Amino acid sequence: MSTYLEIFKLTKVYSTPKGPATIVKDFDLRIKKGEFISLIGHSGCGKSTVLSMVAGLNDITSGGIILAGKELTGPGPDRGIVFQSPCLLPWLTAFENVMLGVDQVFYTANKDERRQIAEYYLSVVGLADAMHKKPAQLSQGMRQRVGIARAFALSPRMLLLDEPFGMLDSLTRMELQQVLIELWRKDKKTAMMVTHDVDEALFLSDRIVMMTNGPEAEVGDILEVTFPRPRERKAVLEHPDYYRLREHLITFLEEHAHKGQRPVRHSSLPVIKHNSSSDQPLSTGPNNQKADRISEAAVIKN
Ligand SMILES: Nc1ncnc2c1ncn2[C@@H]1O[C@H](COP(=O)(O)OP(=O)(O)OP(=O)(O)O)[C@@H](O)[C@H]1O
Repeated sequence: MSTYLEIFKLTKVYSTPKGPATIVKDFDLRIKKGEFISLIGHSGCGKSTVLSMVAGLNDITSGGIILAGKELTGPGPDRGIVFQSPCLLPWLTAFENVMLGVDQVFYTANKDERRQIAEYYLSVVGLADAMHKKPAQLSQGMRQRVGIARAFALSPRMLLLDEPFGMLDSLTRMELQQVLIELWRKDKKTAMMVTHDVDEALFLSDRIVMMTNGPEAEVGDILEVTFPRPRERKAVLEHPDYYRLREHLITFLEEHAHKGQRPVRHSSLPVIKHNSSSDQPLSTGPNNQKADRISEAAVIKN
């Protein structure tokens, strides 16, 4: 299949009080139409920086991004974004929040058609009975469902997700991963997701892009995830390749935890087993204590 999104030599230099900081340098990636890609890497390496440049919300210093043959120069409705928090207008209902975008994108459709689009996606994410409630009347997980419905309802070419489940408890997180994977399967959207969660990346992705640590972060490695689709969590966890792939990711992350940082007390590293399907999700971010234990024991930050 041909390339749908091409990121070439993408570089971002931020101005800081200490001078220019090159956070991402020469980041190259090609994504096929309908592919689900996750970006994983240590906190602060530049994952959100890359995603926000693809979203058109962050200026590119050099390099470029081409989506469906067109160079991206700013934000647009061809990219649907799901953030960690969905940023809903509090005085509007879930339905009205989704309709805001639908009215703009499908302005040629009649009102009834537009209403049907919003209702369809809100129902698919499990909010059929709650779509006329305001954000304050919804749980955090329900609000995130609205955010997912809104992104899909706009029928974007590409879906960009920045730690979409990072604020949720693990049960809600798993439920919403399931909602996302089902919607993605139905709509076949090309997707790029930033995550700290190794298990989430393995469950959802076709490929996992591992970023090196910044400054000057780039693509360090890419893991193909070939579990059959449609995916069901239990089958994925029991797949004979699951722990080999998980180990590959963790080894990359552990190796990069040491790079540019001062290793200490290697002899006191905790022994962490990855061979049980009852393991909690392992993440590289602040939401997972196990990952924190790895990085705390392995490195001290300069
Ligand atoms: N506007 C900005 N100005 C200066 N530095 C910035 C700016 N935005 C981000 N940075 C820096 O760029 C680096 C990468 O940030 P970014 O948020 O992209 O990382 P990340 O990998 O997504 O982190 P996390 O996983 O913790 O969300 C960090 O050191 C951050 O402090």
